[in-house]
Amino acid sequence: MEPKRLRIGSRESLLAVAQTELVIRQLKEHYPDLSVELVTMKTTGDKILHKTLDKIGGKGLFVKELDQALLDGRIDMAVHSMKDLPMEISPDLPIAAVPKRGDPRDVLVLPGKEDRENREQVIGSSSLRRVLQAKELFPDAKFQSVRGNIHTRLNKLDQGQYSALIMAAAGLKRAGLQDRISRYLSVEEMLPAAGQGTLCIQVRKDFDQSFFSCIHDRQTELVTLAERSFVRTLDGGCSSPIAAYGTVLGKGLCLTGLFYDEAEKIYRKQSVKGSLEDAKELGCCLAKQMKSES
Ligand SMILES: NCc1[nH]cc(CCC(=O)O)c1CC(=O)O
Repeated sequence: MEPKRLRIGSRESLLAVAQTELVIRQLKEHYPDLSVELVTMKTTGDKILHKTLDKIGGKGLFVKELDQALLDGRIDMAVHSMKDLPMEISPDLPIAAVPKRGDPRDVLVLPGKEDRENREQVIGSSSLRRVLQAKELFPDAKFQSVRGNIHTRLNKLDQGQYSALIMAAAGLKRAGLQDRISRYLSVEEMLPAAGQGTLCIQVRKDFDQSFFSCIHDRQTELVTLAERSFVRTLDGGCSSPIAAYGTVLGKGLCLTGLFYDEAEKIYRKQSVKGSLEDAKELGCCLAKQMKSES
């Protein structure tokens, strides 16, 4: 039976709400009579802003409060950035749908008013994955952590605390800030985080998931599965930089994985091709192969 009314949970940041509204618009195209209530909340990751994410530790910093709201029945579904979802997902809170992926790339954002003072280059990013790869692209730059939601980070940039930021293209575009993108970094230059640019819908296990088949994209689901199984197989904790990016070629899947070899102090990057239907095994095999060679 189709629900007539849905309570939809989201983080309260402007980006999260914009992403949730995108999903709501897609759902309403298929269910014009659907009525929705948006329920926003702060997550642990939104509350603790003075530490970098790897120092706060724990998994699912941006989803825990929404998980609880789902379990308590305060919301019927939650919209998340796939990138923020922990690798292990409770069978009680399955992913009901994965809409078609948006832009997976990272981008460089420069201050609104270019100041001409000849200062040293300080690039802001809290992601070791980004810093590690950006060091090769910008060998003379220094890197500094930056936390907070998109608008907070852009304010810090415009106030002169950084000479550039590295951010996700999808986030800027969905927040209506695509004008701020100064330069796209190709996926070859900067391998994205697993699931970057992809959203997902989480429900309680008693929810009829076929309700969401109208906004589900099977290819994105399989690519996500490959990327996340690569990360899960290698994962020694979220603080170590890992990246994975898959693309579909016909019935095939090309997956590139990257991880940081702590002992050698270098990162390793490798690609495999396989069948799209073997997405999960492909991610797992690539991870094992790279680990055994390191
Ligand atoms: N880490 C926070 C986060 N989680 C999802 C996005 C953007 C949207 C996406 O990548 O899917 C962002 C912002 C960013 O990394 O700049």
